[in-house]
Amino acid sequence: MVLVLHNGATGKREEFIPLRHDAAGMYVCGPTVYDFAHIGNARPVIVFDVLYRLLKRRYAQVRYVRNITDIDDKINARAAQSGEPIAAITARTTAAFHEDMAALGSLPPDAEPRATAHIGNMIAMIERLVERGYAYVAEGHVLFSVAAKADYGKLSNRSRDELIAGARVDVAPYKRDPADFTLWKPSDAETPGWNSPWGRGRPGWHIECSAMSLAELGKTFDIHGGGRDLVFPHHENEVAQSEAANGAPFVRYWVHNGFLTVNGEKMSKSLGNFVVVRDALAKAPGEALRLNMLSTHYRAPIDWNDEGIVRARQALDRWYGLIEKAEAHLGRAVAPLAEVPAGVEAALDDDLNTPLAIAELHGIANAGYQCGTGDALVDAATKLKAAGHALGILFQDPHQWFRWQPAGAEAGPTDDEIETLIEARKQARKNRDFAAADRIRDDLAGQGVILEDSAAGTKWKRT
Ligand SMILES: Nc1ncnc2c1ncn2[C@@H]1O[C@H](COP(=O)(O)OP(=O)(O)OP(=O)(O)O)[C@@H](O)[C@H]1O
Ligand SMILES: [Zn+2]
Repeated sequence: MVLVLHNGATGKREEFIPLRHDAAGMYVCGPTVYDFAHIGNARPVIVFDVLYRLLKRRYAQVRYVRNITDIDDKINARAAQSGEPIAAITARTTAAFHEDMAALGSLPPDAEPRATAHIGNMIAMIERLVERGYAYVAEGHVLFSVAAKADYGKLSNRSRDELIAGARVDVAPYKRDPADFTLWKPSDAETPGWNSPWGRGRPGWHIECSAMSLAELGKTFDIHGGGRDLVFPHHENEVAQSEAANGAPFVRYWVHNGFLTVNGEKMSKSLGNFVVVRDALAKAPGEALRLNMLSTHYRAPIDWNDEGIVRARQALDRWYGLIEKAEAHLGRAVAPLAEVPAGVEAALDDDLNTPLAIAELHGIANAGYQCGTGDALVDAATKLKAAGHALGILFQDPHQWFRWQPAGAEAGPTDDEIETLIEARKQARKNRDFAAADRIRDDLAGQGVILEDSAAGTKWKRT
């Protein structure tokens, strides 16, 4: 098994060879916490969760770090506008983010550093940059001097003109070069600030990830991920700062996910074309949203629409249906096969080819349905579960899957009420009162609950 990743540093597909043979480290840029995450923000979380699960299967030690940006002028602006204290906004938003990402089937990272907890590390790094001649102080600001770093621009492959245009620079008079970027800026009395050698102020965004990745993973680490929008300027600036401050190569493999789009445009807060994960979860199960996300290769754009979600639900109905059948045959839950099927591993090794992995799952399920019943069916279900787990799906009890209801759905009978009615129907049949038994079944059907009798007993699902 050889994992091949498209490396943004070279623009080529390369075999993944970690720094240490038995360990892998990965840093992914996390959310700026001032509002609910939208589905576009969830894309990197889901994509890198699949990679994390793969790395954990291959290496004894895996360290996945995803930061929380809890210092940002967007957060300050939100606090000023709403009157809610900054710490309350960031704590509440972070908790919501955790809930939403868990509902999409993503594992928590091994470390989740918050920017506010690393100010000392950021100041120390900026001091090193000033000492080494890569940064200068001007009017209470500290700026990175791109002229001091000959290979600046190497990650995004931009020419100097593009760098300047792309930096969307507010051409501040204190900048020596319009492409220089902020490491530290002064704070006024109303703005959060920390004492520093350059006065009370706050860090720029880029230095946060350089300082936190150094603290958590060291000077050089294996994988750095994030959305494609971060390549420039964020990641370009991270490389420049980290390599200049540490005197060592920064990242070995850069991995960037493509955009989630709506009618061809990037889903983003500024365009207002976003759907928050919360609202999407009220209308469709998290597992279906996740499968839909993985049905497109991570580097390609994915257009978010209802048809994709419907197709994902149909696939999951079919897969959970097979597991349910196998469980009826076994009389207990199906355990996943210990190994992920080779076809799925091979697909994921091919630069995380999740659409191909999903095709493998369909193949396993089709074979399972064809063999009908018996041990072959159970074998297919155990394989299907292991294959699903590699993608972060098929962890639920099938009955739970089939009973999912959208938020605010007609409040039909509760699970307990249904169980009680099924018991009453069983008694009626025992008493040979078939009319009463049928009436219970028909009443439940009228409320969207379907009963299925088998040798193992009566199962139910909501339609
Ligand atoms: N439409 C999208 N498709 C894929 N990834 C996205 C999309 N929008 C944001 N991301 C990613 O989400 C992660 C979180 O970024 P961040 O919290 O900065 O969001 P954002 O850039 O503020 O969102 P927005 O673009 O809506 O303002 C980053 O890795 C970013 O690349
Ligand atoms: Zn970052």
